[in-house]
Amino acid sequence: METQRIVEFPHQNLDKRPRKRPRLAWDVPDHVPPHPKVLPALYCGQEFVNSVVSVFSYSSIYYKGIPHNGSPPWRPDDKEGHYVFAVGENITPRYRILSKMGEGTFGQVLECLDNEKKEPVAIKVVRSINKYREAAMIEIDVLQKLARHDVGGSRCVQIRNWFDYRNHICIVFEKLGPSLYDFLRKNHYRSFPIDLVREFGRQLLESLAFMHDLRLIHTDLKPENILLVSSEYIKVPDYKFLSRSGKDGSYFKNLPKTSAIKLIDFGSTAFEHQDHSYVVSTRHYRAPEVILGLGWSYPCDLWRVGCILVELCSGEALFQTHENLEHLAMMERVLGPLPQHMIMRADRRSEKYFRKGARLDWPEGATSRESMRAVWKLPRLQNLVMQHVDHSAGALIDLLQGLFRFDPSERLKAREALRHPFFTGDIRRYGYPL
Ligand SMILES: Nc1ncnc2c1ncn2[C@@H]1O[C@H](COP(=O)(O)OP(=O)(O)OP(=O)(O)O)[C@@H](O)[C@H]1O
Repeated sequence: METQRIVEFPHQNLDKRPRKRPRLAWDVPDHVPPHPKVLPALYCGQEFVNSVVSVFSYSSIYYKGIPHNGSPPWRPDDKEGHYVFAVGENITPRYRILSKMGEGTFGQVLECLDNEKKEPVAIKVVRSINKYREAAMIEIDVLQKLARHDVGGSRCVQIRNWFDYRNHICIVFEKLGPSLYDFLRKNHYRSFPIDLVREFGRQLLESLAFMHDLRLIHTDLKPENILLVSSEYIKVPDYKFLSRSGKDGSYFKNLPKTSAIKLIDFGSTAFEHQDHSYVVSTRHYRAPEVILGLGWSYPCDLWRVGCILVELCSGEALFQTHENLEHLAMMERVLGPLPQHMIMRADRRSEKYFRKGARLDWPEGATSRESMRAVWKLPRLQNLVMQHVDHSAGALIDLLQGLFRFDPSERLKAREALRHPFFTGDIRRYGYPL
């Protein structure tokens, strides 16, 4: 594998994932259009620019230049409660804003320079809306617990500090690199090599085992929430693509220079003792017990690991759907029929997905031919893996079958998965390579 050049993965102006959805546990009604990107030396926040009051009140401040040591004068948040800022301003005298790195349901993540420690940090500036402020306090609680136990600091993003600034909870993190999703997108949704997938999977499961030992359930694992520690990447020829005609630049793909990853986004993390009846997590990765209202616990994180591994190997999210019945039909198509005992226990809201309480109402209940096609075109798990993976396919299929057990009590636990031959290299019983 030739190394062409080493470059820094750009953080700025990353376009939003088209299929990134708000988290249903916290948020549905008020998550509206994407926010404007940072304009160099301009305000971030259309509201501010559009507001007559704002333009008159603040324009003079900026013509006089931005204060370097103090914070800028107070100005209103945008209509969704996001903090309005300009690159180069300070958030408290300690942190200077360098760029915007990302945005989520909870707020914006800004790259800042810590003037005290002289190091770059990532600050999550949470929306000034009560439910997000409250969720942020829970996230801080979780982050502090993780930091106390993660001695090497290698599994989860490290919290450095937090404070309340102009009604925005600000959480200061170590600065990490791009997400695995950023990489997939940059590579036009081409897969990662299987050995890298194995390495990511191992670290992911180690981080999960660590969280589960602390009685914490992440609930929102997805490629966007798995960040590479380093931004460096290499460009390599994509031999699979060389044989086909590709667009400019598609003969090469980017691979991270180093494989270390960490988990982020503990805003939906649940403690074991909490009520687990509500709907959690981003749709594509949601486990069947969550959809069926059967209650959920640690195994819902393992289902998500299965979805993530498939996505990393194939380049595309496995269950691309927006609707429960279609989602269940896709699961049956890829994995086989749902067990009767789970169907029988489905809650009142999910009864309508089944005919006489015995089998999925599919294809009869499909809302469109397009939806039926989306389900039909999905291959069985074995075929899907074999289409994308040239060696270790059998071991990976076996691992995925353990992670995709419909019944959460039968699903592999994080530590069990780590002992699987896909990770230990003992693949004799699968007779590989295929
Ligand atoms: N420590 C970090 N270093 C670098 N980038 C980061 C860091 N933390 C977050 N980001 C970037 O900011 C984005 C949003 O962060 P995060 O997922 O924590 O926000 P959120 O509002 O909770 O998102 P969601 O809508 O998924 O719940 C991430 O996808 C990532 O691109």
